[in-house]
Amino acid sequence: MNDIPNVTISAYNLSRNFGKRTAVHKVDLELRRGEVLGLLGPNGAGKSTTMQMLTGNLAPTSGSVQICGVDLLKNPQQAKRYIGYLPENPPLYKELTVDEYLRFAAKLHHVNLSRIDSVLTEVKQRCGLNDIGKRLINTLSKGYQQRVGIAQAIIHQPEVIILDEPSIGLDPNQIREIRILIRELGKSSSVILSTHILPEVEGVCDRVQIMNQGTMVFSAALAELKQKNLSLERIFEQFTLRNEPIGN
Ligand SMILES: Nc1ncnc2c1ncn2[C@@H]1O[C@H](COP(=O)(O)OP(=O)(O)OP(=O)(O)O)[C@@H](O)[C@H]1O
Repeated sequence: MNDIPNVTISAYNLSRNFGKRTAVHKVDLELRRGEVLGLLGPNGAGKSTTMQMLTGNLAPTSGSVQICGVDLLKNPQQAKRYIGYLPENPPLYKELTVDEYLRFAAKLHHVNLSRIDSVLTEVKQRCGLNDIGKRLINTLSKGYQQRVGIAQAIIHQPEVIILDEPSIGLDPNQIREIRILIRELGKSSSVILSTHILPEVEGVCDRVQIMNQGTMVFSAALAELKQKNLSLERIFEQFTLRNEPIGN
C-alpha cells in the first residue's frame, strides 16, 4: 500500500477516433489516492470511451495512461491488477448464482485460492449481498445485479475503481444505497464514476470533471464550488449547451 504513489491514474493527451469520428480528443485526467472523481457529460460526450481507455479495454489512438505508476499500454497485465471496473453493461453471467459468479471473478483477478472464501464473505458484506449468495443472478432486481457488478469490480481490493454509470436504472432507494457504498469505497480506494445525475456528484464526489463533445471542458473540487457558492447545474449548462467544442 505504501508503495502506491499519490496519483493513481494519470492520463495525458488521450484521444480516440472511430473512423473519421473523434470520440475523445486530447483528454488529460489525474486521479489522486483516496479521491472520488465524478465524470459528468451529456450523452455521447465521450465518458464511456474515456473509461474504456483508462481500464485498458480500448486502445487509445494516441496518448498515455499510467495506473499507480505503471504504463497501461506497455505493461497492461501489471497495470490492470490495480483496476476494478464496472462497465456500462455489467459483465454478469446471469445463469450463475452470486457465489459462483463472484468466485469466478475472484479467480480471474488472481485472488489467492486459499483466500477466496474469506474474500467472498468480505465483498458480500460490503456490497449488501450477504443473504443472497445462493440466488441465481437473473432472479435479482436491477439494484442487486448492480451490487453484484460492483462486487466483481472490487473483489481483488483494487487501488482504483472505475464505475460507468453505477446508478443507471435504479430506483431512488437503490440509488441511495449505491451512493453510500461508493462513499465507503472512496475511503480505501480512489474512484472514478460517470453519471448524468448532478446530485450524485454533489453527494458522493470530491472533484468533478465535465466532458463535452470529446473534450474535457471543466474541472474543480466540489468543496471549491461550495465555498464559492457556485451551482454545478449552472456550470454544467454553461459548458455543455453550446454546440461547438470548448477548448481546454
Ligand atoms: N465502437 C464505437 N464505434 C463508433 N463510434 C463510437 C463507438 N463507441 C462510441 N462511439 C461514439 O463516440 C462518441 C462518445 O461515446 P461515449 O459512449 O464514449 O459517450 P458517453 O459520454 O459515455 O455517452 P452516454 O452518456 O450516452 O453513455 C459517441 O458519438 C459515440 O457514438
